[in-house]
Amino acid sequence: MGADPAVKLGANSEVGKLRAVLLHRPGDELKRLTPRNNDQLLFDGLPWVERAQTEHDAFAEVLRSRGVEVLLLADMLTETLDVSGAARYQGIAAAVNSRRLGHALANELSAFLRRVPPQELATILTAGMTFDELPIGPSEMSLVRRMHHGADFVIDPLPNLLFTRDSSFWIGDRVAITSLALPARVRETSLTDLIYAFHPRFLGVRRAYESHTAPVEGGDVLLLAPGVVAVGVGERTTPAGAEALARSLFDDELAHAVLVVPIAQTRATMHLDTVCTMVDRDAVVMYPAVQDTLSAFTIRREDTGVTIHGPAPFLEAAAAAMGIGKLRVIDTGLDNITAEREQWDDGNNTLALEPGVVVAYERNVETNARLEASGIEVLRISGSELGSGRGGPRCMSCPIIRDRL
Ligand SMILES: NC(=O)NCCC[C@H](N)C(=O)O
Repeated sequence: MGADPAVKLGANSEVGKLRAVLLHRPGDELKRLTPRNNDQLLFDGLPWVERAQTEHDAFAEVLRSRGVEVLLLADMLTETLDVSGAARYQGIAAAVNSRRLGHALANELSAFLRRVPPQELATILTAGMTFDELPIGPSEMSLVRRMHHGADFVIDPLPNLLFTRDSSFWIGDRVAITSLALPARVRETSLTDLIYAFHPRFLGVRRAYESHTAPVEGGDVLLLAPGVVAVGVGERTTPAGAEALARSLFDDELAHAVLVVPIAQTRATMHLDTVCTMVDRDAVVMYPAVQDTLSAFTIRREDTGVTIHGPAPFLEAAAAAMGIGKLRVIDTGLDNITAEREQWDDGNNTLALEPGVVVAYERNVETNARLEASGIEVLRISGSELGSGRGGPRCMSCPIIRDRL
């Protein structure tokens, strides 16, 4: 894994030239989804896994073809577990729930997992394990084992690892391990934490938002400009999370202005990046239904202390904080029904590779056409299966290195 030491890890914008990114190729964890558990596991259907992998490979290839180094989470996790006994110990401890399993089975499972080779352990930590898959051992006669159905999970799968955006994000030269809101996703950060703590690629990297005091998810965090961050507050990130993040970014001098943006607490708008992403230094693509109603509180770090202003219209507050005359909205000009359909299919969830160049799902024909009419280059990928988890190119990527603006 040859890192160029001259290239600085981190990012200070949404659009600086992308050099390295963390993706997760969908794996066996998606094969755990059934019609009984998909709602709880935050998928709207059951993806055809092989096709999702093909679509994801094509996504990764588009990035590579534009000079982006693609790091895959499963490889990074395997390498981490290989080099560090402490990482193995911590990963296992986070996955084995003695409250659910009882001490005897939990101890037996932990002992088993400590003997499993790194790659297999990485698969178990991501795809989970069922009672049927437990090795033969003394617990076979235990009440816990006998009373569970063989298909019940001993370790829950993490199908939403696909959305690497949410479990960590970089700001300045630091990485923030987030604090995920919903039970189906909480354990994801135990894996990103391990990778950033123990993988040789990230030795010495400092952390942002270390307290993890309240829920903050990466899909809610937009780096509008150097020192200016927008944080969505809705179904996932809470007001307390936004406030704690703002204070922490100020203390670490990673930001001087944080815009806190209320968004509807619905599945369709679970994160700020489902309704708005940046496509150029001074331009966003935005769901038309919220264009005129989105507002923001602006928290500023001043010499005299922290001040809170607003709420004010989001676009005005953002332009003021960014120090530009106007934040352009690419006018998708869509009728309500098309706009709603394309928002649901992540039409507004683009990943910028550099100013004016984005990756987008091909199915959002109208939104993409309007982006191109406004001079944005759109690299289309297919997302028929990937999209069933409700996330687009931005959700499925965690930029690790962007050229600084
Ligand atoms: N940033 C994003 O909007 N990520 C998409 C997350 C989708 C996932 N199924 C979830 O509900 O958390």
